[in-house]
Amino acid sequence: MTVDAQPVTELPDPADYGFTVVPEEEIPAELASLVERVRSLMDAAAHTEAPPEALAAAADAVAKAEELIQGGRRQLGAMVRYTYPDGSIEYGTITNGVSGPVNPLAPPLLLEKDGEGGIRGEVLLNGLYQGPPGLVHGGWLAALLDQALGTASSVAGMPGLTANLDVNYRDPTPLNVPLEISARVTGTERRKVFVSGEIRHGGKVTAEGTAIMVRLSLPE
Ligand SMILES: CCCCCCCC/C=C\CCCCCCCC(=O)SCCNC(=O)CCNC(=O)[C@H](O)C(C)(C)COP(=O)(O)OP(=O)(O)OC[C@H]1O[C@@H](n2cnc3c(N)ncnc32)[C@H](O)[C@@H]1OP(=O)(O)O
Repeated sequence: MTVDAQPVTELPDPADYGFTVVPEEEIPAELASLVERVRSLMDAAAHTEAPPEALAAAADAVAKAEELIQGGRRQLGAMVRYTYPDGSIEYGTITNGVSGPVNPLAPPLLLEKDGEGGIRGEVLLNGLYQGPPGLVHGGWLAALLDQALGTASSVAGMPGLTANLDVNYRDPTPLNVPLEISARVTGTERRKVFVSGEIRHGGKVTAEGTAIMVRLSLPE
């Protein structure tokens, strides 16, 4: 396999292309805690068997909470800038559906460099991500792999879009247990970046994926 997709030493700064960029460390603690609270609320709402009066009162309280945060809405497409411990920079959309730090739908997922050129992270998926009884929905596993594979390409200096994603489900993935995710670049060819990754539970691979990311070609 050739190595035409040259890594860049510094990622393009989305601010140079008109995107709002929020440094991760500048996300207000109050927003982080609101997002965490909403995650917990979603889990509670999805599983509650409380009586109707309690449900009606809760819906009112939520409507009031929503009113409190109306006014001032972040631009769609706003980005977040992560600074890794080694000082390198990574970008993502701040409301990314799989890993956006301010998106309550996104399970808390922190991907870090694995020291060998790839990335790794841990995630715990609760009943909100259920497919078969007690098991993680396969679509969410594919989404997590997509994100990890895209991030692996990006931390290797080759950010791009997923052109192709292949997922194999090897073993059922349980809810409510820590899952380990890892991914790395395996080769390049022109603008194509080949990546592979796994999701493990207790050391055993439950899902694995490969993808072709096509490097962004940005206007000069
Ligand atoms: C300004 C901002 C700066 C940003 C800085 C960094 C940002 C952070 C970035 C990243 C980190 C986070 C990571 C996110 C993770 C999540 C990722 C997603 O969910 S992505 C959403 C889902 N994917 C799409 O929506 C793509 C839709 N498809 C397309 O837009 C196009 O098809 C695209 C770009 C993939 C390719 O189009 P073409 O016109 O640019 O290029 P062509 O010439 O068609 O293909 C290039 C090569 O790729 C092959 N190719 C294309 N599609 C293929 C396919 N489906 N399967 C196999 N090969 C394919 C072609 O055969 C060609 O290969 P040959 O060089 O000729 O050998």
